[in-house]
Amino acid sequence: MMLKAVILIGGPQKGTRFRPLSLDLPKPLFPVAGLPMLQHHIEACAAVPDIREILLLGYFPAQQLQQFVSDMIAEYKIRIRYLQEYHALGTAGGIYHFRDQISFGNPDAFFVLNGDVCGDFPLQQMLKFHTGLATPSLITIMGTEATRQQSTMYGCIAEDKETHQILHYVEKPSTFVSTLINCGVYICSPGIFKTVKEIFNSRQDFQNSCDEREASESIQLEQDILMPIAGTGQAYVYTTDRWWSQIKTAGSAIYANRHYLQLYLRTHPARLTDNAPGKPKIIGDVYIHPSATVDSSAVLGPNVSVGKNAVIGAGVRIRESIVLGNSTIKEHSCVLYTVVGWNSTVGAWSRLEGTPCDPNPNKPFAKMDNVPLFNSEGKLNPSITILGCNVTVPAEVIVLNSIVLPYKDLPHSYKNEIIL
Ligand SMILES: Nc1nc2c(ncn2[C@@H]2O[C@H](COP(=O)(O)OP(=O)(O)O[C@H]3O[C@H](CO)[C@@H](O)[C@H](O)[C@@H]3O)[C@@H](O)[C@H]2O)c(=O)[nH]1
Repeated sequence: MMLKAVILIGGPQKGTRFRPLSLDLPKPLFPVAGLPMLQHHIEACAAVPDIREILLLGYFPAQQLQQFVSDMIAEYKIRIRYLQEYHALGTAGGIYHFRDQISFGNPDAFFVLNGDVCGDFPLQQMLKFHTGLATPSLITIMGTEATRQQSTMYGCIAEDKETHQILHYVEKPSTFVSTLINCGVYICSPGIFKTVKEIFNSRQDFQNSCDEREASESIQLEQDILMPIAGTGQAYVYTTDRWWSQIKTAGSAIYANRHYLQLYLRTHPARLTDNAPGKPKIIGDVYIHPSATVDSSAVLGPNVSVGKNAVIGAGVRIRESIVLGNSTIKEHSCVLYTVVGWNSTVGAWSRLEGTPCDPNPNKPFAKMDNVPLFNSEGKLNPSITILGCNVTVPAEVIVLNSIVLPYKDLPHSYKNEIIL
């Protein structure tokens, strides 16, 4: 069998809720558990033996992904290419536009993964399900359970419980449809190109202006393909109960970081730091880049990632946080539920603290809420604390639930503020 994978990575206008972390590099390259987010997708795809090529589809300028793509080819020894859309073509428009590249070599099927989801993807099991169906599936969706209330923020699927055929699909319905939601991971049979082509052609009749042309070329996999295909016997759902989440807000990076670190226990234990004499104290799952310097009296964990060339001083305490490359945390500072941006410095005896945005542990199948930055009264909602890149925090201050934009020297303590 020959398979390919397509990863939808969007473009610069996407990922705005991820600011200020997406100001310096494309959101899909933001490091989670020590690796660019997208590398986790590539790693999952590269582990499926029949996947021969991975195509990244997006509208970021090509040079922003060049280095990453060559690093990934070197690491996973698999063909990987970035195909740039000249403007946002929608979640299926790129698949149509680059159909020749995707179909080249006649793959039997291809995976499609949203670049902004994370999880312990059961790709091989899903493939087995897809290929083992009695009647062929044009598209198989990975689905998972959500709470009744949160389900409407996702694509909702009504299935035939026996055959797993999709009877009905509604994208982000205004009222409740089903607690089975779309994970943004699909397996498509090559026949899907014909369906997308029909949509594309039907749109071409209506264009007058350039804007209309752009709009007519944009095709959404969810509304334009899944909704009409549901109920025709050509779409199926494969349900998983493994860890899965979106990564929309900066706060979700901390949550994803924790889960990917946990996954390393099973998949890549060598990536996790062990306790050893004369080394910093490690609690739970912690990733430290080999080039980082951590003082032996520091205490890290659980759920901490420390990037390239970071320097962590004596007596520092870090928990549930991501410390990015080239940053310095000076002696006896404390960092909790925080992302420290590249090249930032935190002075001695300071405290950075944020509020976690974890799913409600008392509700089965609850997902993380993608809380907006401001509430209805215009006040900042509690969030993780984020330092953009090149921020300097002086000694002996507290930064609580605040978001600091890049290149800022903080003069004093802050609480619940966006510091511009
Ligand atoms: N290449 C490309 N990628 C795109 C484009 N538009 C969006 N994407 C990428 O496609 C993915 C889906 O993005 P959205 O369009 O923002 O959809 P969503 O709100 O995340 O909802 C989708 O995903 C949910 C699961 O996370 C689903 O539940 C839902 O049904 C839907 O498929 C993201 O990874 C995004 O970067 C585009 O024009 N071009």
